[in-house]
Amino acid sequence: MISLGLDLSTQSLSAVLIDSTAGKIIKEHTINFAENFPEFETENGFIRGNNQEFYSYPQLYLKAIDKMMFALKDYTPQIESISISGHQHASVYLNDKFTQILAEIKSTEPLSEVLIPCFSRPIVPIWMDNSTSEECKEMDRILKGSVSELSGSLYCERFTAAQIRKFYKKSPEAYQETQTIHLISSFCASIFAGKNLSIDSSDAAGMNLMNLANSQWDQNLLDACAPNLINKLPSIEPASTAAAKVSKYFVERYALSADCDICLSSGDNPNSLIGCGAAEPGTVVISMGTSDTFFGAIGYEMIDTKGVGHIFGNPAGGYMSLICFRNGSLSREAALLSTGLNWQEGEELIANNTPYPDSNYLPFIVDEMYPHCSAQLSKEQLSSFSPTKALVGLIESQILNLRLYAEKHAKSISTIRLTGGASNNTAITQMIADVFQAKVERIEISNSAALGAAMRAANASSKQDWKELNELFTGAESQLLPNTQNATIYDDKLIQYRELINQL
Ligand SMILES: Nc1ncnc2c1ncn2[C@@H]1O[C@H](COP(=O)(O)OP(=O)(O)O)[C@@H](O)[C@H]1O
Ligand SMILES: O=C(CO)[C@@H](O)[C@H](O)COP(=O)(O)O
Repeated sequence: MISLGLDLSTQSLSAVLIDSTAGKIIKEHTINFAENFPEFETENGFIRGNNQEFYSYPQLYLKAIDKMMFALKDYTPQIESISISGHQHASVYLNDKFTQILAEIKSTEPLSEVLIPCFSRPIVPIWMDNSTSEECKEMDRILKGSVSELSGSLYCERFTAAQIRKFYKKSPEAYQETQTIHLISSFCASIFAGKNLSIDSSDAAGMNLMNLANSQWDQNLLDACAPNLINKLPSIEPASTAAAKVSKYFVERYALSADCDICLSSGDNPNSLIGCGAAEPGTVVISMGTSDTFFGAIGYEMIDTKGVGHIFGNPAGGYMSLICFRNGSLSREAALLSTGLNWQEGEELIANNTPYPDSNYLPFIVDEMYPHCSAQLSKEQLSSFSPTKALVGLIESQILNLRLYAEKHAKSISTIRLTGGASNNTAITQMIADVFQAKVERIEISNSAALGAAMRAANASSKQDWKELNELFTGAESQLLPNTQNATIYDDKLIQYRELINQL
């Protein structure tokens, strides 16, 4: 079976096309938003608004999908199933024109223009948004602190409930006019199907609106958020659902087969769990994309996450736990920029200076969630550091921070799967192995979210089982072992780093 996984992430849209019968990755393609669509004037795919607001545009995503499908035209007639991965928590707000326009659209017209009248909110608030602390406090007061038992996470600024409540408070008329609120993942799947599709339960868990125990909307959580919300949200279904055939528009415009299945979409982290071959408890994943995340499958027992992290659904069944760090690749890029090096030279500098010979520092250029604190380091300060202090010091401090919080989640970490853009850097990969004193494995490609989406499409459409898909696609392509001579150095560094955190 030929399946397509698309990953709409913070900075880009990526495609991974797999042949799950032959066990081959046929094609990979990435479209970077800032480079390809300068007309939206984004910084790395997003816009920085006032007071910690971060957002993007639905039209940008639609343009990227159009460009991607034309880029894949040599392959489209063979594609039998499609699933999409979206950066988690981001929401799209649609009025009552959406379904009709989608059903009537002509294949000569670009979606990004025809759908403009459908958006009741012209922006998509994204996971980087940190502007909704007030809304989180309000909802928490209403629910008297029971949100994490119900939804699997404490109220979080970036989660969809806080974003919806803010929209309802600031723009009540536009909220009332909104007929459907999608996640970015379910919005994209609906576009391919030509009609509204459900939200999958693994991604819905990142909204603070779903009851984790029964995977359905929870009326108490909805009531705490905004009025009449139940009528605006699509239903929730399991991730493994082949939900519809592709729309006529996609058949005519991009030559997809009319028989191609559109499978429910999910979030980038649940998809990455699948794409990294970590759907069974045991192996943990570190993803170094725009955000850094640490996650792993936790079976079927919901663990009380009070104050520690989040529980999302595992698309292969059961749950996954996750912690997310706001200072990820963009902070590493800022450090690299201050040195004047490129990544190849930077990699050499890291390899030659691991362990970093000096004291670590708090590596937070933007406000951080773990620990919950404001930015501790400016780009000007970074520029005054030596290249080694700026780049190696920052990345090593980030990894110590990861270990500090990861150890609260996972008792013993012996194998880590590393993914995301920075996993292309072998010196960073080795540093992770040394700091954690664990084996670090990488799979064939660094975009595990798109691969996971393709594997989910194959599973939902043909019922090909996970064990077989894992054997075909998620074997370790490289394994880096920890340098055991660095074990005590990093144990000592962790003690010193914890002191810094305690002083915050
Ligand atoms: N060799 C490298 N070393 C370190 N970081 C890298 C390297 N190559 C790419 N990156 C980082 O990867 C990031 C993009 O990762 P990606 O997983 O595609 O992000 P996202 O999925 O969040 O859009 C870029 O911001 C870039 O800094
Ligand atoms: O907010 C979270 C997870 O809770 C982020 O991990 C987003 O899902 C964005 O992912 P990337 O674009 O960094 O991969």
